[in-house]
Amino acid sequence: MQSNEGYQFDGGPNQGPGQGQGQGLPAGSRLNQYLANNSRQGPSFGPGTPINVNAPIFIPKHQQPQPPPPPPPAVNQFAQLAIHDVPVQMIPFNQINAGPQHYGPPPHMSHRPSMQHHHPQPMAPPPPHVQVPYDRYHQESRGGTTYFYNEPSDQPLDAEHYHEVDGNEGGIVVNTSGVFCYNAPLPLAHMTRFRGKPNSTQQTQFISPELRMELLNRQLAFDTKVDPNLYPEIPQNVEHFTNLVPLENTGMQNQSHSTYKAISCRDGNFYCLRRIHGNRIQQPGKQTHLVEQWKKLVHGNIVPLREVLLNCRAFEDYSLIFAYDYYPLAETLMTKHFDPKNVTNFYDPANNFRITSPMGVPVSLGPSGANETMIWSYIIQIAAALRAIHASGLACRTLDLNKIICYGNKIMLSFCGIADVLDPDSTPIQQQQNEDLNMFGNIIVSLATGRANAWRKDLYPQSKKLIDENFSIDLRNVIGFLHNNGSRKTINEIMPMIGGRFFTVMENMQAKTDVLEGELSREMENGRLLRLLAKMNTVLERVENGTEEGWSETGDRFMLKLFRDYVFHQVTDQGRAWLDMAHIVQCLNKLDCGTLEKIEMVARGGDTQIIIDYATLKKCLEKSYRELMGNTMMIVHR
Ligand SMILES: Nc1ncnc2c1ncn2[C@@H]1O[C@H](COP(=O)(O)OP(=O)(O)OP(=O)(O)O)[C@@H](O)[C@H]1O
Repeated sequence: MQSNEGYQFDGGPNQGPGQGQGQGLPAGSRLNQYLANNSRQGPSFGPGTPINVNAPIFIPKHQQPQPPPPPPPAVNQFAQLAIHDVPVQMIPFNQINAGPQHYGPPPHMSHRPSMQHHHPQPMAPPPPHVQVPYDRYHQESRGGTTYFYNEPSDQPLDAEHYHEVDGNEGGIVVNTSGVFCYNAPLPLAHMTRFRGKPNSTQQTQFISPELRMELLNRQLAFDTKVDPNLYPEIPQNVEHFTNLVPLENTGMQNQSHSTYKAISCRDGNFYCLRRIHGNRIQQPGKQTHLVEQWKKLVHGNIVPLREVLLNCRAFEDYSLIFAYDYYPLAETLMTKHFDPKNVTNFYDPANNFRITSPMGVPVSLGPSGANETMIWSYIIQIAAALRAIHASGLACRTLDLNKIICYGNKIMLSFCGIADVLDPDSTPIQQQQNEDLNMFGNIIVSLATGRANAWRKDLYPQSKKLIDENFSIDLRNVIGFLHNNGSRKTINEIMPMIGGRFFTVMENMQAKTDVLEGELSREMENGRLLRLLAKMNTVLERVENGTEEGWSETGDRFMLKLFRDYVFHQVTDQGRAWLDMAHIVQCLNKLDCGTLEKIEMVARGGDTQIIIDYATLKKCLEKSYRELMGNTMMIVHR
């Protein structure tokens, strides 16, 4: 082996008289006593303790006996994947009642992850050997080296410290006969494995299952494509938009409009295209003069308008096409509350393929409508959107249950600006804004009564009676104000009526932001470690690197190889694999940071022991990777 700066060679335990068991340990030290009476199971990271690294030896692929080919992957219909099948015990993400206190700093930001983050819940009888949690280790620093050890204890280990080692996480490949293809680890198996204990605030170090399901389903929604044979009427391209997928039933007789998901070749982003069939624009300047203003309007409760295509011939007519940002699996208020059977999002009868949002659980309203808290949350969000629109000198003009979409916890006004192009300058803006407020009142009446058309003149007295009986005076005042045509009114006037409820909604949103930030930082950490793992595996055990034979077995790579065993291939004194996710995460974190902490690594033959710090190991990795890159073509994916 080549000598390298920063490596210390340790002659091993029992180095001469007075030295105790470990290097430089005073005779009276607790660690020394422990090493002398070592009778515990499990690993030790200090000197003097034989680290029984007994990993299988790597044999280059070309020298290995060829294993039998793997069994063919499970091929299922997409529907069988049951991706929309949220287990009943899962709480929808929007109902997680977790304040920020449950989502503190991610566990592996500190280098001592607490046990609660990596113990899968026991699902089977405990395995014969148990692992001692870090918290039970004593820690002693000697000459800059931190040793962890545990003193034998008579206390039985809690059941929660048993590990269920289930190596078979499973995976699934789904190839439907039509157009949808999905290849990923089976989400439910993954979730079962890492789900925390029920009724506990414990978190795993992975993304929460509910959020994972939601994001996964959204990803699937992004990835859907249609089979051109099944939808011949859908063009392949509409100017720079391609991959059109209908978001509602198409192909009906006398349809005046339709909606599609599409991807833009210009920027690679997804868009929601609203097509107005057979609408030739005769006076472009006059009809589209408000489009630029709509494009500039940025608000969290308004779906942004990005582009308008005039007289588009892709559908073999003169279509008017509005491109909005696309929100996967968004559903309208109408679908969510009044037509829950119709929660299609994506459904392809040819393949029995269906994706729905697990968070967008349909809430069908009872005879007395939605509960008041939900209605106030909607009022606040719609009022916020209208406030921004009216302040820009515009009017929404299409405020109804079909044009408000729910996306996660928030609602957004969709398809804004279309009326201004179809019917420009029909009435003064003040009147249009007043009409917005009227329509806003209608929506509240529909939600409060549980009937989509309850605001109609003939049904209104009955609806009013129901609202008077079931809702607060504040809500009745808001409806009365919005429906009052006698006076000039502005959206700002409902602010005092909303009052303190505003803070409740704001606090809920803040709490959700905190949850998402917690998840994001966790994922960020995972991404960092993934890059590290990618580098390590690129460098390690290479058969060749240019002309340098034996490159992977010498110098820095040798150190990294020992480190790999130290991280991943620990075994107990009985030679059984010792699996501890926290140990792995902790070691990788320290490597990434390049800490000065030292570890002792032992070669597989047991003849070489090396004490090395993480900073040196990090340099080894960086240097080896750079060397490799110097000889390699790199393909960088975004
Ligand atoms: N920005 C968006 N991103 C993703 N999906 C959207 C967006 N805007 C609207 N949608 C979806 O497009 C579909 C519109 O179809 P839907 O038939 O419900 O509305 P509509 O055509 O306005 O109704 P109607 O035909 O009764 O007037 C809905 O499923 C809605 O969730």
